[in-house]
Amino acid sequence: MKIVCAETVLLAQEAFSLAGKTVVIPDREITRDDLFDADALIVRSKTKINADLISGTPVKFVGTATAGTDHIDSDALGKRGIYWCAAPGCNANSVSEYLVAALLVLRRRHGYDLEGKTIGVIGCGNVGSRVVKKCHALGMNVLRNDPPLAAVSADPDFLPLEHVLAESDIVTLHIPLVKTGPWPTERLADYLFFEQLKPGAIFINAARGSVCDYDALLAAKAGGAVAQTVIDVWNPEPAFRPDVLKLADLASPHIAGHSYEGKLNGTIACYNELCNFFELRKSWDIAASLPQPDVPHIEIDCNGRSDEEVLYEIIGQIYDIETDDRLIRDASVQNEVDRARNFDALRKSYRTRREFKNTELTLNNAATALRHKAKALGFIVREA
Ligand SMILES: NC(=O)c1ccc[n+]([C@@H]2O[C@H](COP(=O)([O-])OP(=O)(O)OC[C@H]3O[C@@H](n4cnc5c(N)ncnc54)[C@H](O)[C@@H]3O)[C@@H](O)[C@H]2O)c1
Ligand SMILES: O=C(O)[C@H](O)[C@H](O)COP(=O)(O)O
Repeated sequence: MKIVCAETVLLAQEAFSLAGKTVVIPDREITRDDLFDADALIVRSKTKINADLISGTPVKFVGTATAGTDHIDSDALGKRGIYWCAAPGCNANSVSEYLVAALLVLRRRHGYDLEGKTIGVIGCGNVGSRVVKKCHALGMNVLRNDPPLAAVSADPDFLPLEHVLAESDIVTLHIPLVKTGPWPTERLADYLFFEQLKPGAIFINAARGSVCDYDALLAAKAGGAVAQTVIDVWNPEPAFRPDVLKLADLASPHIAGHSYEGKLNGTIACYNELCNFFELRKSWDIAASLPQPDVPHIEIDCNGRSDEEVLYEIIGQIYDIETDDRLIRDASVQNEVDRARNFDALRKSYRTRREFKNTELTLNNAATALRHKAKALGFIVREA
């Protein structure tokens, strides 16, 4: 069996060479010619899977090691009887940790408390539901909007979008890019969306660039309707817009889901599906692929400090989101081709970022509430 893998699939050789001959190719350079004798194709989001790429090839299985699937033309695969799978939820915890890190940095820069603020979560699936939990843990009021989920659940707490926008101090998007059907999300954040926002709100997009009309966001920022923004996803990518970068308080090159675990979970999901599909024995020793965390333990004196200040300091040591912000600003050169190349290069060379669960905390002089918060955010907390 031959498996073609995109270069950014984490541990592609370690996993897939156990199943067959594995050829690794840069994500944007995979062509139909590369697939002339391939049985399976494993990608992430940069490889567009469409009729041009797969027609006339013997590919029977396509896996994407990502949560988002908008780069896959499922009709084109379906018509050719090609099985495909994604990795739902693989990086949901990573994105929720990105969001917590971003909120704690904004809070510090602008001098407010997160506790008591209202956050509107648009899209409450794998990512959004984790964001809801972490924001509750931080003492925030959480308003949820998810019409597709509301339609099938008995939960009365899902609210209409306009209600959430009018009441929230912070609005964060965790929706897929959907172009058709009853609940399309393309340009969901348009001029009307920003008009409906509570004036001076904070806007966060770590979903997909195309769910936001960035011209509308620029206008909302200029008019004061939006006070602060966090932007991880761009339209277009990889040639991100420097004017949008300038307006962002925190920016990053589409890496919210790029914790080590987030990427590894994506590979694991594809590996398992591939083995099931081709009826192969699973022999990958995944535990052996996990590196030791850089920061296994943090001891901190909490005496006389607010919970949010302590959490800011802890999280800054594990995931310094301001480094991502600095790197994308350095990458924002005038020439569009170079800017796009820089964006891809930042993502490809992304540092190993481990999730909070790998760090044990010793919280000296901490109140019980802070211990609970730290646990709910995912840390291991050493007993007092
Ligand atoms: N920035 C990153 O690195 C990163 C990482 C992971 C996922 N993502 C993006 O975030 C999206 C969400 O990820 P997920 O894992 O939570 O997906 P998911 O499918 O688990 O959840 C998406 C939720 O959005 C809801 N939804 C759909 N249309 C909606 C609408 N019009 N209004 C409100 N809610 C709507 C769905 O009902 C679902 O509950 C992905 O599709 C992907 O595009 C980005
Ligand atoms: O949809 C997803 O899972 C994320 O957006 C993911 O982080 C995309 O990452 P990429 O495949 O571009 O590395």
